[in-house]
Amino acid sequence: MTMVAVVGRPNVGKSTLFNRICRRRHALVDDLPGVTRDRITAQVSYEGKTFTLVDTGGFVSGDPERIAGETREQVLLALEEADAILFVSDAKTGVHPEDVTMADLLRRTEKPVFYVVNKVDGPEQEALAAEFYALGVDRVYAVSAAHGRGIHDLLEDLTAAMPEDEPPEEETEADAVIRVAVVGRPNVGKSTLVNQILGERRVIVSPTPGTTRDAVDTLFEKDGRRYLLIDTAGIRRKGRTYQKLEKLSIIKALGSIDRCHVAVVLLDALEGVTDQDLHIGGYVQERNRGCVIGLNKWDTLEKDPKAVRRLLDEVKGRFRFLPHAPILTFSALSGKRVAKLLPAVREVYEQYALRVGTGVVNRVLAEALERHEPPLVSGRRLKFYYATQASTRPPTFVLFCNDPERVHFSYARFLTNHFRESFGMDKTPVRLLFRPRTGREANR
Ligand SMILES: Nc1nc2c(ncn2[C@@H]2O[C@H](COP(=O)(O)OP(=O)(O)OP(=O)(O)O)[C@@H](O)[C@H]2O)c(=O)[nH]1
Ligand SMILES: Nc1nc2c(ncn2[C@@H]2O[C@H](COP(=O)(O)OP(=O)(O)OP(=O)(O)O)[C@@H](O)[C@H]2O)c(=O)[nH]1
Repeated sequence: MTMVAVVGRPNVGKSTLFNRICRRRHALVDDLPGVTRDRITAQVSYEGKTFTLVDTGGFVSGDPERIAGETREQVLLALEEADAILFVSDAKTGVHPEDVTMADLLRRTEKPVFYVVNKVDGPEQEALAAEFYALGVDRVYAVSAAHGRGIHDLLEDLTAAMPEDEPPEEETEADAVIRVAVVGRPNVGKSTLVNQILGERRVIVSPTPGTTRDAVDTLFEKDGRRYLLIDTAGIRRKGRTYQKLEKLSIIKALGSIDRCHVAVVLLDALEGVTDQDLHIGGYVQERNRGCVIGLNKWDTLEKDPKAVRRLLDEVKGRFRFLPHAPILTFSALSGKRVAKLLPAVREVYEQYALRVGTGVVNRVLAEALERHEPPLVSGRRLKFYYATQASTRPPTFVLFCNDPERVHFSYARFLTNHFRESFGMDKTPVRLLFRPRTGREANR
């Protein structure tokens, strides 16, 4: 998935622009329940192109002493991780010395950079935007994030060079390998866990071809199953300064999540659930990846049953948008119960990659319809004709019906739950797509 980062000085309107661009998407995708309003990433679809937009608004602390350094870190990270960059400036303040510094940094990249001058709310401000050509750039996009001015042109050019959305990947022999990513905030224990998992095991470390970043994945075998631990170099590499900017660390997680089958979202038992953890979990959900929630540093809590209960309730409650994710507790440091992790990952993967024959799918659909008749919608009975599993990873079912637009959320949820239960898919995300009946299906 193409990743586009929005960067710029504080207060130029990055978050406003992010929200403006995402708004187009709301007709397509539901917002995630349980995730805080201030999202950091969003999937955006624009004329057949889908990309992930990353907001870096609010990343920089606002402490005048540190603004310059932190903004620089933000830009460097975006350059490292993103595929394209929206560099936002503020027409009202004019060209700021820091804009010049950042433009110098951005000029060194091969990646596409779009220079956006925000707060051009009307034609009177166009002249203000023109000043930004002084940065030595070919094209300046004058926009008003608050009012929507100029956004269309920007998106047009941004998506022009992007590849068309790919059809779902084919399953190949290589799929015998389970791709696992360990993700989480700084300091939750990712490195400790990865080292614990790999231990003395003989590992084959190979740079991954075709990735722009210096991704190193580790391939190993356990109980006759092969696993690929994604981005282990990133996990093991320590002391990067941007890790001090906790919010930025989420960007590191996105690429790994994109490349995995099952994401282990690691939490720190001592600190409980933070918004950052939810952002990471939200992205795993949005990308339809398998998920295991790992409550690490369990040793710090173990002797306090009340705290244990409270924490487990909190995790279940706040991660309720990932109801299928098993929750494991362990101590990466001592290794206690870490041995349960890979079997859990494997079980999630097996469900994630499960395929069900069309006969069975239709029998289960008929059963569901019988148990709970589809509701009348505006006097018309919703009718389902036929269903089939279109793909795996995650299991995706297509249901042909007379009026897909009118399948109510609660009925879709009932069907999803029924499918989950009937097919033994309680630990994987499952997708149901509703389609109008076409000639071919009608003949069956
Ligand atoms: N007039 C005008 N104001 C805008 C526009 N876009 C954003 N603003 C205002 O600019 C201020 C900063 O907007 P944000 O979106 O929070 O800026 P940001 O770059 O994310 O800021 P940080 O969180 O500090 O990084 C807010 O008061 C917005 O209402 C615009 O198009 N026109
Ligand atoms: N008590 C306790 N401490 C742990 C456990 N796992 C990790 N730690 C400690 O937590 C700190 C952070 O662990 P790391 O493995 O470096 O965390 P990380 O997530 O890789 O951190 P970043 O590299 O900053 O992203 C270290 O001091 C670890 O010793 C655990 O199970 N129990």
